[in-house]
Amino acid sequence: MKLVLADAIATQSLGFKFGELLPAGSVILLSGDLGAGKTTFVQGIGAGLGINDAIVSPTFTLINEYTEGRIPLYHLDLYRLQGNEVSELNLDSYWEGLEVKPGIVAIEWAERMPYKPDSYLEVGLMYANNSGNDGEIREVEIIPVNFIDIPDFFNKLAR
Ligand SMILES: Nc1ncnc2c1ncn2[C@@H]1O[C@H](COP(=O)(O)OP(=O)(O)OP(=O)(O)O)[C@@H](O)[C@H]1O
Ligand SMILES: [Mg+2]
Repeated sequence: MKLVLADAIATQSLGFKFGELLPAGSVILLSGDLGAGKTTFVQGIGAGLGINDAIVSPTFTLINEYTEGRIPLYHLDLYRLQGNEVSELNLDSYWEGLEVKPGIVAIEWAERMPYKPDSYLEVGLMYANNSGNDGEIREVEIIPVNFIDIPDFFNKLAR
């Protein structure tokens, strides 16, 4: 599914619905150019989960964990890593929820992942054609990969 996101608020509102609707164990793989809005989207997820802490980019910390919402949010950013370094992170422990409490796992720069979970939602953010890299308009493409069926999920996103 593809949507137009007119401004940062629209991107956050879409993320908010993910935070409201997704069950623990959901993995969201975010891709898109620098500044396309990945962190902005995750801020919306945090709000939708009822997290009051500020969601800040984990570019240097690799992972930020937020546990005060409906379910935990694990926010990762792989920008600074190479494929082999990503392998060493044992990301599976997050989506399997064996060593951590199951929650939503949101991964920026998922392009860097040498392996993927069995099931995930791919969220690709793009600068809209003609708007240039300083315009506000973005496009998002959401692709479910073996993703569990959530009744009406895509209809609710489009509203
Ligand atoms: N439609 C939009 N959606 C999201 N962000 C927008 C939009 N329009 C403008 N912006 C602005 O663009 C910037 C997006 O930054 P953000 O940190 O979310 O991007 P990012 O994809 O996480 O970047 P990075 O690759 O550095 O992690 C913010 O300053 C935000 O306010
Ligand atoms: Mg970011």
